[in-house]
Amino acid sequence: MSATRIRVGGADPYDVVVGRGVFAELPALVGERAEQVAVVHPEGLGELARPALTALGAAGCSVHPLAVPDGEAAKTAEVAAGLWSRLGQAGFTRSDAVVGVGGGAVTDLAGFVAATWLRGVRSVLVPTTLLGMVDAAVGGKTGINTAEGKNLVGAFHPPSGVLCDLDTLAGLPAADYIGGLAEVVKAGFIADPAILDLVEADPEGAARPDGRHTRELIERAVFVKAEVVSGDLRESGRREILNYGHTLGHAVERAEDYTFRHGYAVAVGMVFAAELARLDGRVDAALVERHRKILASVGLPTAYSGAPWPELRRAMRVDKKARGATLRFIVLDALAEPAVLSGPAPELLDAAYAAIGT
Ligand SMILES: NC(=O)c1ccc[n+]([C@@H]2O[C@H](COP(=O)([O-])OP(=O)(O)OC[C@H]3O[C@@H](n4cnc5c(N)ncnc54)[C@H](O)[C@@H]3O)[C@@H](O)[C@H]2O)c1
Ligand SMILES: O=C(O)C(=O)C[C@@H](O)[C@H](O)[C@H](O)COP(=O)(O)O
Ligand SMILES: [Zn+2]
Repeated sequence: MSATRIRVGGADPYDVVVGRGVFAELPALVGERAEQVAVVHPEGLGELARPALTALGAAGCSVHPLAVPDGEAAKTAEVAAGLWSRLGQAGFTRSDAVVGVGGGAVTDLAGFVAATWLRGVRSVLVPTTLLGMVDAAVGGKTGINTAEGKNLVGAFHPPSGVLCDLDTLAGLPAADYIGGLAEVVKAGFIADPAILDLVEADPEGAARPDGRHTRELIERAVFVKAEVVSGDLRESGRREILNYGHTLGHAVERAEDYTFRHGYAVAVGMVFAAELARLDGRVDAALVERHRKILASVGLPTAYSGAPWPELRRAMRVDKKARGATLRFIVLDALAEPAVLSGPAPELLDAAYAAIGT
């Protein structure tokens, strides 16, 4: 089957290319101007970067493989500073480019370094996790974490292209694949219920990269993200819906010192948000149960009782959707009808948290 190209609009439009064996498309996404290309990848997973290095080398680029720590350990100021030094030593100019190959953590970092080097050079992202393909690499949010919370330093810097080669998913650990499904399911609840139908029809297949509906699930989720960010790159309105499940989710990640996978935290956060919507009289219990059933059917958590609730409440204050002391949550008014719940009463938050306790 040939590659699918999903257009992301806005001031600087670009394509998300989805297919199998599509690495030959990489040099065109990077562009002819780039003489030097930094290929940022997780250390210990150099094999993941090999097809990118080969394709760029064959196109005549001078390629610099740059290994960074794996996972969330990549998203630090120290790692970003190390990459700035490497680009400086190699004499990277504004016509050069950064390619990020790896999971969402590495593409967030690579995008951030591209956004900040010389105030912005081209980046092309090559996500190799499900989560990276359907979410992290698309939309131009780049960033790193600080001690105070998740993604607190960053920039909106859309890539010049995104290459999703579905063959790379074969070696992804099952738990990481399943983490990515949380963002796929999120896209289903906020915008495209056909995603939920596909998961419900074959949850076992949905949890595997070789499932019957894998490609359709990925393309549908990318399409949701592309459509949303095309009209609101800087999250001044509609883009906030992509944060469904993330207010509590990010607090859980931070409280667990980033040892809790992002997708798993978002799954818990979506059940919390669904309970909030029910307690606020917006949705019925059946829709909340649909969240639990779908998430559990693919192996995602639907309950949480790790960190103390006061600590999570404190951590939620740094959420980027907050306005002053007012917390704002993305909730549903109905299936695929997201809305903002602003400043919910403390008792409502307590009750929603009690409802997701184990
Ligand atoms: N920028 C955005 O819009 C956005 C959206 C969603 C999530 N995110 C961020 O993405 C991150 C989570 O991304 P993730 O779930 O991809 O986790 P991750 O980047 O930590 O990767 C998960 C693990 O899979 C490994 N891996 C990656 N590809 C592999 C492959 N093909 N085969 C074998 N192993 C492979 C990684 O090295 C890592 O150990 C979080 O930091 C989250 O905040 C960003
Ligand atoms: O692209 C967006 O916008 C999202 O909110 C997508 C989220 O899945 C993603 O985790 C994002 O990084 C969260 O951003 P943040 O602004 O809440 O840090
Ligand atoms: Zn997310």
